[in-house]
Amino acid sequence: MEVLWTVPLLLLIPLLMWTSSTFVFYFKKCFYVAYMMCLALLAIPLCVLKSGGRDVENMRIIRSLVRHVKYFLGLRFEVSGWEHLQTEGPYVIISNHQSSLDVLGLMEILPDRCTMIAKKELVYAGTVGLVCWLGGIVFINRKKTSDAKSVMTDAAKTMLDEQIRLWVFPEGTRNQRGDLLPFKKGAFHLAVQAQVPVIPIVFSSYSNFYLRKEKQFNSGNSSGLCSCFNVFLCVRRSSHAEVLSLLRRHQIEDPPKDRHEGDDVRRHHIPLRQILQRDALGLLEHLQLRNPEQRADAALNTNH
Ligand SMILES: CCCCC/C=C\C/C=C\CCCCCCCC(=O)SCCNC(=O)CCNC(=O)[C@H](O)C(C)(C)COP(=O)(O)OP(=O)(O)OC[C@H]1O[C@@H](n2cnc3c(N)ncnc32)[C@H](O)[C@@H]1OP(=O)(O)O
Ligand SMILES: CCCCCCCC/C=C\CCCCCCCC(=O)OC[C@@H](O)COP(=O)(O)O
Repeated sequence: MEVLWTVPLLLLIPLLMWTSSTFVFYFKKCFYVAYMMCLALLAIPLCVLKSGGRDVENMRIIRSLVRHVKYFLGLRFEVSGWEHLQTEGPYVIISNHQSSLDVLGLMEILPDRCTMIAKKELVYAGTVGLVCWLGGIVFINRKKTSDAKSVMTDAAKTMLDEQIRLWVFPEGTRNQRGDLLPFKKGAFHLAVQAQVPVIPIVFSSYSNFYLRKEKQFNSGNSSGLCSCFNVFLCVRRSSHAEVLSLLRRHQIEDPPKDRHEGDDVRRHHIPLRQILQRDALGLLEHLQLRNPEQRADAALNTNH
């Protein structure tokens, strides 16, 4: 008897998927969250067995478990500039932040010994939160700048002591308007404090397949066949040269005797942030180009 009820219910799902884009949106979002939660459940014992607890090396396990999730959501990533991530030693990665789907692109290119800065609320996200903690994610309280600053200052020391790379979303929140919010300052303080390069990564806009407000998460074309949506990830040359030249200029302009501790940090994050914000915005616009050749040219031209 119960089986008789299950059959129409099971038929209802494909019917709704076929006819209602809002249903598709919620179905895919729920699937994504539930599946990530399950993957996290699998990852927890693996991380504990591998490292005995919280360790950036656990990100290798997390990365390998997450990489196939894109296939279920009909997403593919096209990456340009991989080579810029081959920079030795620690660095700060900055990237735009559109949605929790960014995690899929992030895991696609995540270099070894790289973890993230995230809002502290994420640690309470069940199994996903625990996995984030096991992966060494640095949690900050965005509502208390003084706390966030001291956590990030500690992170700068840890980066150097333990040769760790940190991925920061400098917009500080998700933004799907197709532009960039003004960058927060922490990532640039971090780079100058630790004296490490900043590597900018730009995700192309998701607006052709994912619109949160309009409840659109496309999954097929008009013929009903599954179509895939490409996200372009452009990794830019590191800004090490900028960090160094800013520091050198400062040393020339201000003889060491006039300098106070912390001056480098206070003054130099400002132009660095402005340069990178302008650069990333230009690249975001270029990535919207339809023709792959044009896009490659644009990436090369801005990769000076
Ligand atoms: C196997 C299955 C697995 C399943 C799970 C799958 C994956 C899990 C694994 C990984 C997933 C990871 C995903 C992570 C995504 C997380 C995304 C986020 O959470 S985004 C939100 C959090 N991020 C941020 O907020 C970005 C960082 N924020 C900052 O850097 C900010 O600057 C700040 C430190 C929070 C302060 O912000 P505020 O709003 O106060 O603004 P300002 O930037 O203007 O700063 C104010 C003031 O402070 C000075 N300042 C800032 N930082 C520093 C510093 N480090 N040192 C010294 N001073 C600092 C700044 O200069 C300003 O002062 P002034 O104006 O005088 O210059
Ligand atoms: C309690 C908050 C956490 C909610 C997360 C729910 C669980 C999600 C489950 C599966 C998704 C796996 C990837 C999780 C990483 C998502 C991180 C994220 O995107 O957080 C949002 C944060 O960048 C900015 O927050 P706001 O835009 O300021 O809001």
